[in-house]
Amino acid sequence: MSLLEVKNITIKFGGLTAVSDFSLSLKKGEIVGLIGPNGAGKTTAFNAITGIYKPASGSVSFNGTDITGLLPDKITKLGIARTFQNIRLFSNLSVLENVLVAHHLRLKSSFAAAMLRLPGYLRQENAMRKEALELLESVNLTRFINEKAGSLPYGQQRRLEIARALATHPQVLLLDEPAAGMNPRESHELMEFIGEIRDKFDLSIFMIEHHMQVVMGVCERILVLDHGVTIAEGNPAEIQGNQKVIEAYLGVEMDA
Ligand SMILES: Nc1ncnc2c1ncn2[C@@H]1O[C@H](COP(=O)(O)OP(=O)(O)OP(=O)(O)O)[C@@H](O)[C@H]1O
Repeated sequence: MSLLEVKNITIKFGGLTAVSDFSLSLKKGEIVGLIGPNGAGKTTAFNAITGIYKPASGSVSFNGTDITGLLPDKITKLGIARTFQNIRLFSNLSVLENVLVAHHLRLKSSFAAAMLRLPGYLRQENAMRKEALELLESVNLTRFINEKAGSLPYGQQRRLEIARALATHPQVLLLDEPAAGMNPRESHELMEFIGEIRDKFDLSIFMIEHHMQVVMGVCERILVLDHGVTIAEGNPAEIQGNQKVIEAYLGVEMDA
């Protein structure tokens, strides 16, 4: 059974149909890629899955439950986490604090209990700190925990953003262009990292990526959007040899 099932969603902005009749079936443990030229509708599809936009038609279900149109924080709590195209870290907070912020999403204490620092709240806070430290260790960021997030090398900032998403305990992780701006060494490390976290955290991953080496290297299946329409779906070899895909990318640098 698929974990995340997107059925025929269409998203419109006024007269523009940004995504038309988009479907996806993501199974447990799969890594699926979403590619397409600039403006094809990839981020819009992500935004509909994560509750930022409500589709004009179609549905999104997760673990068999209809989640279409739920608010983003509700969707995150159910188990779908994401990263963004532009890194969204609190650059003046430390690496550890950035992860703790995400953990606080799951704190059950009231505001009053937090203000009064009641024992129940302190217990939860200590447990979260321990968990955050373990998470940072498992993604190899321990040596940076006290550094300001904004001072990390670019590749490590991306890794931290992913760690922060993992702190919400997702079953599905959506990555929006994780290799953007990375140098060749960083993108190679990212490829290994994505496979590692899938195994370590028992994840299913759906990722948008322009960097073809990364997409072809880590994704088992790839969907291709062009002008909001899915023009192809297949394994990396099938996508690379697909005539419609080659035409959609004509004049576009595929190996960004
Ligand atoms: N909030 C919005 N309001 C109006 N139009 C939008 C909005 N968001 C996206 N669009 C339009 O929808 C289309 C799809 O945009 P989207 O950002 O989803 O493409 P993309 O495939 O993610 O592109 P890129 O690879 O450049 O990030 C584009 O024509 C874009 O201008």
